[in-house]
Amino acid sequence: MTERVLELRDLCAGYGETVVLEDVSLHVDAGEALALLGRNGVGKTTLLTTLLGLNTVHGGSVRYVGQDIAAWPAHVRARKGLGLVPQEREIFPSLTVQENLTVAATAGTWTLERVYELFPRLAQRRRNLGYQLSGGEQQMLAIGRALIGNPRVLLLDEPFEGLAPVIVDALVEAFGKLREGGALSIVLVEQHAELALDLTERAVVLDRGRIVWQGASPDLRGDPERLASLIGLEEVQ
Ligand SMILES: Nc1ncnc2c1ncn2[C@@H]1O[C@H](COP(=O)(O)OP(=O)(O)OP(=O)(O)O)[C@@H](O)[C@H]1O
Repeated sequence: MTERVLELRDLCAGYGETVVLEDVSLHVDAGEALALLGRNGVGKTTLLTTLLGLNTVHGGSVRYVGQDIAAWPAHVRARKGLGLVPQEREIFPSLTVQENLTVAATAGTWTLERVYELFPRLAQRRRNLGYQLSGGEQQMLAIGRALIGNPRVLLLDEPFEGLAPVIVDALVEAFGKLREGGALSIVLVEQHAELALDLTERAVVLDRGRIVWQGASPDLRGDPERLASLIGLEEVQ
């Protein structure tokens, strides 16, 4: 039977008294990739940071590998396998590529060598400081840093944003390799809806903090009108 890695039931959450997410129910299975779509400001990042324990939960539950994690602080969630690649990348500018990776390393199948194998560009730039990297290299480093923490679930917040097409292609290739083992689950927040749908099995669309569509990614990919009405024409690539 497929293992349910994440399960959200009727989750209401936000910032202090401000409620952003309302009655969000979704799940992610082992090895599955889920696209989290929606217009700007609908609560996608808030959903990821709520999974990491950084926001106020007003109701509902989050289960991770079968356990209710409400009482788990953020560092425990990270240690237990919830790995975020933040939208701002947040790499250490004054540390080298290699230092950025080693500070995040934990025992597991993801090692420095494996990260360098996934992103040969990082191996070439291992002695460069964080601030010396291009946007694409920074994104590779942000992903590598999350992977070397050996996550069970990788939460990617708009990883392709602002990158040149050639870099997007390299990241898409890496995304495919990440999925080969079948062990890692992925939640992909992305403005490029069609690309996200191509890379995932299932999708959830949020609007003003609520789920307005949920189903198989190919179904939404094959229905441009529905996609446009859910996400907005300007975001459809
Ligand atoms: N730290 C915060 N304190 C209060 N409100 C916040 C905070 N961060 C975000 N919000 C609000 O929460 C709502 C959802 O924002 P969120 O960043 O989750 O949306 P998003 O779908 O990820 O958008 P984007 O695509 O622009 O990143 C917005 O109304 C935003 O203004």
